[in-house]
Amino acid sequence: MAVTFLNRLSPDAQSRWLEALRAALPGETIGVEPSPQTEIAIVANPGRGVLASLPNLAFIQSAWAGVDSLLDDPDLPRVPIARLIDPGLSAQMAQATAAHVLYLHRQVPAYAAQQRRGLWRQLPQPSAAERRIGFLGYGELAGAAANLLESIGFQTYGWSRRLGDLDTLLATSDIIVNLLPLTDHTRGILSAPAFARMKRGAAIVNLARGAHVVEEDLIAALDAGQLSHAVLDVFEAEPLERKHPFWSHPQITVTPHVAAITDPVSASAVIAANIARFRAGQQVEGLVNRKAGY
Ligand SMILES: NC(=O)C1=CN([C@@H]2O[C@H](COP(=O)(O)OP(=O)(O)OC[C@H]3O[C@@H](n4cnc5c(N)ncnc54)[C@H](OP(=O)(O)O)[C@@H]3O)[C@@H](O)[C@H]2O)C=CC1
Ligand SMILES: O=C(O)C(=O)CO
Repeated sequence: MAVTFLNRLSPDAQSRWLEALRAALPGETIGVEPSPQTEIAIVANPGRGVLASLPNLAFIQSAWAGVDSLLDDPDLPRVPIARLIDPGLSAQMAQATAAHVLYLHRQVPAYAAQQRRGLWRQLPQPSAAERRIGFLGYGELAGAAANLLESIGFQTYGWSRRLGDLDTLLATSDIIVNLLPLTDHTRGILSAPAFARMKRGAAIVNLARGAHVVEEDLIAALDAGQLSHAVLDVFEAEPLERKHPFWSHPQITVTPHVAAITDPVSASAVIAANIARFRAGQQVEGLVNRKAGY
């Protein structure tokens, strides 16, 4: 019985993944074509319906942390699914979050606007300890990001299904970082009612999924001054279309879904350990709760 890496990556990216997976799983036969021999599927955008065509499929391991598009497949077989929990990915997300929070905290967008006008003006600078960073979602990635921000001196506040209070987070945070999974409960959470509950002049950093944000509501909140800035790494439709208003909005910073990019080498080590757990009949790490949607 085989392991199959089902993906729609470029040939180069697929080769890098196969090399890393084969090095991490020397005892397994790993191919890329769906086959009746496939018992374990490692998936990176497998394409709808492909998993349903595998009669002996017993376990799906996602190469991504977010499984929203995988769970969207109406024919997804009812086998255990694990999402990726990779310390390398968490470290990258912590760095990206710190970069964006420091960019906002140190008022780089305001100084960039001043530079465009040739304006030399020093703005009052609050200390990190005076800034509260609120995390929507407080899982693997947000936890790592919050630890790094606390080490710099920021106050942090997390909201998850198990802890924190959304109203408190919205009303008291200066910068709100979204690291929720995209589910039926979280889709559109960053919309007009949430923006209205935020502190006037708060900023948002969306590093999770584009569909968490209601795009027109965001533009309206920025234009009205309710929000000061939005850093957006993810979009409802990716790549972001050339004519999209986000590209040219002066209070929006766009990055092309790069906050944390799965590294095939570190991910393969994690995936190999999970496959060993599955083969030993043990609970896999990152088991997806389909009902909760993540
Ligand atoms: N931009 C990028 O490059 C990348 C983006 N991502 C995105 O980051 C997301 C988060 O990843 P990760 O940290 O690993 O995920 P986790 O599953 O570890 O964390 C998710 C967190 O969200 C909370 N949550 C889920 N549903 C709700 C809800 N309805 N209400 C309140 N809280 C909720 C969970 O609560 P609880 O703790 O109570 O379960 C948990 O704290 C991914 O789903 C993906 O979309 C991931 C990688 C790269
Ligand atoms: O792992 C994920 O969910 C990603 O978004 C990778 O970029």
